Amino acid sequence: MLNAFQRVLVVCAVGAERDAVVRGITAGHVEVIAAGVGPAAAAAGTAFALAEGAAQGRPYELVVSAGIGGGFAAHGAGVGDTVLADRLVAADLGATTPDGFASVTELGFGTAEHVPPADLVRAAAGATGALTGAVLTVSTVTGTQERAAELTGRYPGAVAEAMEGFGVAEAAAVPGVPVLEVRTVSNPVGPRDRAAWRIPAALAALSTAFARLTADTGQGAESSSWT
Ligand SMILES: O=C(O)c1cccc(C(=O)CC[C@H]2O[C@@H](n3cnc4c(=O)[nH]cnc43)[C@H](O)[C@@H]2O)c1
Repeated sequence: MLNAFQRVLVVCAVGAERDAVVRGITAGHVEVIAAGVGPAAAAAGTAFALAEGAAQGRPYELVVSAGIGGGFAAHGAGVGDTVLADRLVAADLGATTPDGFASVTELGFGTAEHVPPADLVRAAAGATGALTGAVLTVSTVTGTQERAAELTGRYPGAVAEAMEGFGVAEAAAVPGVPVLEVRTVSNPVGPRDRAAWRIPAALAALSTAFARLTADTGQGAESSSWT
């Protein structure tokens, strides 16, 4: 389904994720960068790449935040699974109050989430077999059961957490470029157990997801209904 766009930017955090995406893609119009870990690095790298594309007179038409992530097992996202965001949510952008967490939206300072076009999410989920739901962007990886329970309590539809999606979406929103987020699950969200992260399996799943997203379905950019 990515073949429906003339030029696509995929933003990963680290080189291992970028290489896994590159191994999967079969189309020349999809470019992949590793912008660094966390929402600030992701936003800066995305903004720079989008500006470069526009300056070249070949603007990107779609941005995809991609990489490994933690899965909310209670919501069906197990290790090795692929998830696709129907909402990209900044889960720790706000304030703690005596009544609990208040997001920037509730505080009246902009937005704490971006919603990708529903038809794109459906098409990407159809191509990959991904589970869809909210993907949370956090600046601190969840490492306790209490924090995991707080997040699932606050975001009942959350399937995964990672550290970049919202930053990528913030940058893409400035020129109005649509965004997707694809994550493959390397670990469950919960008590910290770094030794249990299944990074090679998640990276292999990431390659598979991008092979499916860039497979030739006969729907080229000319016949796109999204562009
Ligand atoms: O050590 C390696 O070989 C390696 C290869 C690829 C990626 C990594 C990372 O550590 C990337 C950090 C990246 O992972 C995302 N992530 C993964 N699990 C979680 C999680 O449970 N909570 C939040 N973020 C997670 C995150 O987006 C980081 O950018 C290492």
